[in-house]
Amino acid sequence: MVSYALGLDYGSDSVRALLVNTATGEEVASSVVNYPRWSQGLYCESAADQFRQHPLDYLESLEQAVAQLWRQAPEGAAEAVVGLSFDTTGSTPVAVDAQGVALALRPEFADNPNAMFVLWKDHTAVKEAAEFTAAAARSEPNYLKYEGGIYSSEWYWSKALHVMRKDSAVRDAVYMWVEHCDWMSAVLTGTTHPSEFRMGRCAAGHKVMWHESWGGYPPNDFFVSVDPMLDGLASRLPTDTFTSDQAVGGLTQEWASKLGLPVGTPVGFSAFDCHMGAVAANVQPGVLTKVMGTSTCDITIAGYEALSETCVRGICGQVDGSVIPGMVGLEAGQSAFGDLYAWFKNLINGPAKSIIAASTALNEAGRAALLQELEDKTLVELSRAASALAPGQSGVTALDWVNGRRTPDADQTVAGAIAGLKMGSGAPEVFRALVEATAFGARAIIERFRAEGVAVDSVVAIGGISKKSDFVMQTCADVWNCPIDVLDSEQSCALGAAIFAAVVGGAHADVASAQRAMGSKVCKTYEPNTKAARVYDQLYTRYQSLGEFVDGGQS
Ligand SMILES: Nc1ncnc2c1ncn2[C@@H]1O[C@H](COP(=O)(O)OP(=O)(O)O)[C@@H](O)[C@H]1O
Ligand SMILES: O=C(CO)[C@H](O)[C@H](O)COP(=O)(O)O
Repeated sequence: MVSYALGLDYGSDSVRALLVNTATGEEVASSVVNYPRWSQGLYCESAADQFRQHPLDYLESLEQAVAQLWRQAPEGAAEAVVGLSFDTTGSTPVAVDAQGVALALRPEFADNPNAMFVLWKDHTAVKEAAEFTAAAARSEPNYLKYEGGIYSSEWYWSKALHVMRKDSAVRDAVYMWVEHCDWMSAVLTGTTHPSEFRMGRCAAGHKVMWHESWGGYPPNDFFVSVDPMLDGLASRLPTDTFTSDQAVGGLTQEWASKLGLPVGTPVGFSAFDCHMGAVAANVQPGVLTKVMGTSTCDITIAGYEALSETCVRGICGQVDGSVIPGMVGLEAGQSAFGDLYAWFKNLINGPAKSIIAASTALNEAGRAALLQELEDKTLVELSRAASALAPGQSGVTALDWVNGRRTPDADQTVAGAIAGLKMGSGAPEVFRALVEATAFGARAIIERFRAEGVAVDSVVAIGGISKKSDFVMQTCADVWNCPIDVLDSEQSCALGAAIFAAVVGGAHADVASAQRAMGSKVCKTYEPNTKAARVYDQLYTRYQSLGEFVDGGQS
């Protein structure tokens, strides 16, 4: 009898639902719903790096996405769903009260951004991150040794402390902080109450300083040494964590009826988007899986023996079972990838958009159509023009750090830069330099892995940009001097979640057999151009020099 697994992927802007045949991997239905409050820009202040998401955005869009799914799915599909699993962005934590209720769901906090999820790209907690890094460096053991040695403002404890320092009402009401991925599984299984709440391995290990060797989280003294405000918080978190091949529990009556699924449908422990995406991409030792979109998230895995005692410096951590149970998952990434292109698009289009919006030369429909064309076609046109230039022709060099640097060596205070501008440097020349900068930033990650003894022999790309831009992908192949396979699935992270859901629901005995049946195939390969690769070896040293100039030699 046919059975299905449901993968639910929470991205930065929207939730995607994907229904997958557990035997064949066929993606039988999918839907995407944007977060309504987030789409209106509510609760965010981009100039202050503040990005918050309301829990209702997640819950309402989930109901809508699943309802849309059933409109496309085969008759009776809902009854044939064996399990469901989530992946989400991260670190995206929220404050919950002693009853396990996310604070923004209480009327008195309904409009308070500090009571909402602090999205991964919120960089308000730079100061706090530095305090955790300093405290860990003073500790024995260094509690960041499995998280790259540097704590990031994108991560759980920095965000928790920052919000508690800023907002006494939240500080007084918070009982513990919960990652978005863990919250989703808990809500659907009715286990949000702290006495029942359980956490997945992925978020805990990569962002919350969980490690088996120190019995869970660092001791209370460590947190109090950073700020007495943290007293007792870590000890409220459950000590054990669970890999995503295990079930948190079954769907509650309430959520079964909201989602149109049978009561008790198994719900898996959740993980971050890129980790589940890597599973859909059949990640293996020596293969780096890159989710290339607004940002990048880079994932590989290693066996315990191969990694041995190595603690890879400056990455987002190495965690036993964060990707595949029984292997160590390693994570790195760039805080801005496509976002750098979007920044440039907005920069060059800004004045023209204001002029068009106020122009009387066109009627309202004409103005709207032209504005939409600018939005849709600018990156395509820039790519066309930039691809006609030869590597190194323009003399322009750029850095990709407009949103800070996630890895190697997290530092959200560093900034982007463009050097070598001349009167003849037009938009295509600058755009090409920006695309090269994102490829160079990615190369720095690959080189860090290799320098630390983690093999990167080939790259598999997933995410929007891997499908949207031949120009970006070819530039990356040339800069990295290695082939890049692009995965067929349009929804790799959701597919990864569905693979876990199939295991949790018993359709497959383990992740490896689910991957064999359901994993996505390669649809395209970009081969490096050796001549361009040689030029890029030289240009990469210019990128490094510019980086040293900007961040004082730490890169
Ligand atoms: N033609 C293009 N060339 C290069 N980048 C593009 C193009 N079109 C869109 N992008 C970039 O793709 C990014 C969105 O990627 P996507 O994977 O769809 O989203 P997300 O990362 O939110 O999942 C944006 O940052 C945008 O700048
Ligand atoms: O840091 C992460 C995982 O550790 C984020 O989840 C990820 O970068 C989200 O990015 P995007 O919106 O580009 O999918």
